[in-house]
Amino acid sequence: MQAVQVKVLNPKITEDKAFSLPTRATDGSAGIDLRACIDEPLTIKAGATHLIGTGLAVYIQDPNYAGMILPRSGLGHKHGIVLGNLVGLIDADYQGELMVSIWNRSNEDFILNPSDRMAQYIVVPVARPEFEVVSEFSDESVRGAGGFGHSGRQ
Ligand SMILES: O=c1ccn([C@H]2C[C@H](O)[C@@H](COP(=O)(O)OP(=O)(O)OP(=O)(O)O)O2)c(=O)[nH]1
Ligand SMILES: [Mg+2]
Repeated sequence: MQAVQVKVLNPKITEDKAFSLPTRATDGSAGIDLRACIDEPLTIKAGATHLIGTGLAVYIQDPNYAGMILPRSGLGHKHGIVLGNLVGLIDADYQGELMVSIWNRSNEDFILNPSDRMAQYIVVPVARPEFEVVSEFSDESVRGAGGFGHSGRQ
């Protein structure tokens, strides 16, 4: 896969040692952590959602890949800090600032500090098949139109 181009939009990221370009916490980490590019601590009130910039533009370019923004499990499980859009899908042709919709789904206020690692980003392959309109599918699958728990719970 070709390199993903990253543009630093906010010089704070390279000038302020509290910040750094996104990194993987360990060599085996799938995600790179996205830092909150804010100047002051932000109180995210219980139930509130804020769109937070990363100060970065990430250009994938190859349309066979896309980016995804996902919550960090510790923030999500322990503090109720998840994404207002639940999952962020980043198009390969997107060249704007990578933004993170932070939703405080808990019943307690949460303070987001400058450079906090607020979410994580992965790049995934995307199959882009043509879509062929048909009157009947080529075969009848076992599942058919079953969904939403049709196979039961146990
Ligand atoms: O968490 C997110 C989700 C999206 N985006 C940016 C990148 C993405 O490529 C673009 C469009 O996202 P999406 O397709 O989900 O938004 P939309 O509501 O469909 O807007 P559009 O009409 O611009 O596609 O917004 C982010 O920066 N962060
Ligand atoms: Mg869209």
